Amino acid sequence: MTTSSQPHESPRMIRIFDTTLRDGEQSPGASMNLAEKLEVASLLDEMGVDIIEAGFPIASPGDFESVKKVAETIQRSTICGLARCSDKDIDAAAEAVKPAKQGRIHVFLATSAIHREFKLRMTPDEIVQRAIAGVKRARNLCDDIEFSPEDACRTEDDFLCRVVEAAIDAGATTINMPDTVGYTTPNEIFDRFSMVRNRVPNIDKAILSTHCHNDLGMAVANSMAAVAAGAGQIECTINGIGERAGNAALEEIVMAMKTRQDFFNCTTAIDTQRLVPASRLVSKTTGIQVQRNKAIVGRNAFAHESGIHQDGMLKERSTYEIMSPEDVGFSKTDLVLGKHSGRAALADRAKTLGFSLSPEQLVTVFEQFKILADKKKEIYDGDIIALVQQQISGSVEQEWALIDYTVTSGKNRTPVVEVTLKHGDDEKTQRVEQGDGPIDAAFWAVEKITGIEVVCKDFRVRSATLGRDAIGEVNLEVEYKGKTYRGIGVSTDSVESTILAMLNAINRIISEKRE
Ligand SMILES: CC(=O)SCCNC(=O)CCNC(=O)[C@H](O)C(C)(C)COP(=O)(O)OP(=O)(O)OC[C@H]1O[C@@H](n2cnc3c(N)ncnc32)[C@H](O)[C@@H]1OP(=O)(O)O
Ligand SMILES: CC(C)C(=O)C(=O)O
Repeated sequence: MTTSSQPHESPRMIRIFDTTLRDGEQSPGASMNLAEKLEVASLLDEMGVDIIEAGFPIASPGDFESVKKVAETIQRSTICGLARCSDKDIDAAAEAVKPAKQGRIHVFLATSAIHREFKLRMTPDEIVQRAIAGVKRARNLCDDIEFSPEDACRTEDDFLCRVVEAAIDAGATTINMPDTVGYTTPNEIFDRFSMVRNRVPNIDKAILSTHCHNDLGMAVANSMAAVAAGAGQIECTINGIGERAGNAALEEIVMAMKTRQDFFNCTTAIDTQRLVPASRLVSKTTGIQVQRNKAIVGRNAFAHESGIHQDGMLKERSTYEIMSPEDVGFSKTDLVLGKHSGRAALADRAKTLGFSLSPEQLVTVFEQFKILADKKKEIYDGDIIALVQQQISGSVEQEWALIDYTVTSGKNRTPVVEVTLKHGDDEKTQRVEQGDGPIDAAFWAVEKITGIEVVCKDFRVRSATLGRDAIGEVNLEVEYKGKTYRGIGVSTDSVESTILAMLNAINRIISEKRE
């Protein structure tokens, strides 16, 4: 397989035929009402889609109405309606697209042996006659006719060429060769399109189109291979929704051509900054969620969590990004802080949040960050603020440090806390205390071990971020010999936050005494 054009030629314009409102709507549960279809159609029109397949008018009165309404409303894109090779389908499609500035009827008839024999129960000759009759009828009602030999990618070469030639002679202006069941491969579809281009004598009178399904996850790759073999139109849907495993995803197709223009030498009229808004609108409208790691529009498509990647990104974005998030409609790259992140990303986030950490502070905050990251899936800005604030306010000598603690508590039990602290470099002291609650017991244990008894003047716990695994930040004020001292502690466990806040205040008292 080679690319469709030589690099020195100017890029070939590929038509984008969006079938979100027709094949996309065939995804179970994805039905859209008239208002929703109009909203999606308007966005597709604004984003530069060349042809909008708005529905299958014979399918229901509602489908007819929505194709008609889209045809009346949309001014720029061509509006297309689908029809079987039957008079009533074609007449309904013609009627529905009539109000459009540019209308198209899309007539289809299956050509593969399996479909001919078992579904349509027609001979090859009957298929050819039916296709000719259908295209002719449609062409008498509309100038722009697309014909699809359904299941083209499983159709015998000779018969496919025969049907395509007959459909063009009958008046088809676009020939779409669908991979209806997502069975083909990139090399195979390239060969099939090349074969049809080489063998069908009147092929230059029609635009070749590709319509790939994603049953084997190759819909986009197959579409691009068809383009490389000369297809001038791609049929696709927003977020790749569609029958079964879906269709080729519009956003992936468009960005493949934009990002690898050097390879494909093709371009489209799509305003790529509307890709994310379109993805969100279709997801909201159909209720089909976009997977996080979905190419181009997924939440993780421009998110980096690994320290090595984040460091590379901060030094030079192109190390790990082949497209810019702004180009597809995201506001920015997301450097997600988590257990795989490194110091570079942490320092960068702290700076964005207004903290300039010294190298020593960064070492300590990073240590605590890694401990927290082992406990929490994702670290939010609120967590970073709490960790940094604890470090800044806790930058007193660590006379007493927490080694371990356990809490026993229950509805009808007196809470008991066992605390183990380290004094200086090696001395470890343990104490078991009871209290009115675990926090009270922790206060007692710390006071007894350190020998510093304080009066608690203010005690506040707040959640630094949202979510059940949010870290709790304890801020307290204690009085010791007539003076007030502050302490701060953060942890996902509020008893630990309390002990840390107590130790922070007590270490201040000791350091002031020493001075
Ligand atoms: C590959 C694709 O995505 S094709 C589009 C698929 N989309 C849909 O089917 C959604 C909308 N469909 C519908 O609402 C209904 O199927 C309708 C209204 C079109 C037809 O409903 P019914 O008349 O009850 O037929 P039903 O759906 O049971 O069967 C389809 C009939 O169309 C025939 N048929 C299928 N494709 C074609 C075709 N391209 N040209 C002519 N006839 C066809 C079948 O052979 C079958 O005919 P039979 O009833 O004589 O055996
Ligand atoms: C109607 C045709 C184009 C289709 O949807 C298919 O073959 O998948």
